[in-house]
Amino acid sequence: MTVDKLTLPSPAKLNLMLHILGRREDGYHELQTLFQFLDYGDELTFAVRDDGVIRLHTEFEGVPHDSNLIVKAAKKLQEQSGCSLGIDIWIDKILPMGGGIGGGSSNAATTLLGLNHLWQLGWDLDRLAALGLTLGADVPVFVHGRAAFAEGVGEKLTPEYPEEPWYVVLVPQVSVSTAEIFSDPLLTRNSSPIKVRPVPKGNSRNDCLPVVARRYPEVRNALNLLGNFTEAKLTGTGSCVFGGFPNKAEADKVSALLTETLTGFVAKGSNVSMLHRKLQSLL
Ligand SMILES: C[C@](O)(CO)[C@H](O)COP(=O)(O)OP(=O)(O)OC[C@H]1O[C@@H](n2ccc(N)nc2=O)[C@H](O)[C@@H]1O
Ligand SMILES: Nc1ncnc2c1ncn2[C@@H]1O[C@H](COP(=O)(O)OP(=O)(O)OP(=O)(O)O)[C@@H](O)[C@H]1O
Repeated sequence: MTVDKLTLPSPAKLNLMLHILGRREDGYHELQTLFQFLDYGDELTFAVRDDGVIRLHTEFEGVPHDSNLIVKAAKKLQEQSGCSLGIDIWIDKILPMGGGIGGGSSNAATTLLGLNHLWQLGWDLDRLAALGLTLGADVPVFVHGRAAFAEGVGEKLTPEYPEEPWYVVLVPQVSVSTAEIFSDPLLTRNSSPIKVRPVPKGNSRNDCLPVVARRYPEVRNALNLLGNFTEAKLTGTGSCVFGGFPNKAEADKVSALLTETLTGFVAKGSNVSMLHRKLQSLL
């Protein structure tokens, strides 16, 4: 049966740890990071068109149509596959932009997987991830959809199986520019590489945290408040801050207290992304 319409989730990610090992000649940083997904995210709806046009119908404040990672992903896949079909796309956007939870990268990955399915291209995940990497360092992990230890700029992935707690995620109302944090002279860039797997306990720090906390009082405040209840961590280059709890009831209780003054949400950690669970159910 051919399908011409599809709605797919686009989950957030967390960086459970993030170490910066050095800077490459092209300016990008060599990292070691542990990615896990959240059962929380945007939802994209795709409808095939036969005239080759690619159109995103939902407007994004501050992001022109052709700069949107959804449109960029669709255009690249169309060009590289030589497909003559087009697509109409709508998104229900709930993930904050510039929050370090990978919304843009996740949207790009959902688009690649959705169009591969609808256009019946038959590309495998490695090929889609390689295309995705040209759109952003975090796209490959969303394409593969498995919690992973990542090296390089985030593209060398080894599956890992961290615990899957319930998280409270706080969303300070500031957008942090990833480029700005990576160019800060005070950033730690010489962490020793971890050579054993799974990542040994005691390595959960995020090397970006001191620089982000110094620049953004809102992030500092969120870390302090959540830190009263559990280990409070920064994801990516922020702004989001998160902490794990053994069950939903405890996470809900802490969230209710903190979201009186801050924005935030509760979501379950997951080692298989909800995008991949949905795609599996379609096969
Ligand atoms: C920090 C992480 O969020 C960890 O998951 C990601 O590595 C960031 O990935 P991203 O948002 O997709 O970032 P990109 O759009 O690829 O890069 C934004 C900018 O951040 C800097 N950048 C990013 C990733 C990296 N490993 N080294 C860098 O120096 C570069 O100046 C780059 O121009
Ligand atoms: N579909 C999209 N969704 C979100 N942002 C987009 C999208 N397309 C382009 N962008 C641009 O990308 C920037 C980064 O967005 P994103 O949501 O990926 O940030 P992030 O959560 O900090 O990501 P990361 O964790 O990968 O650093 C936005 O500020 C916006 O200008």
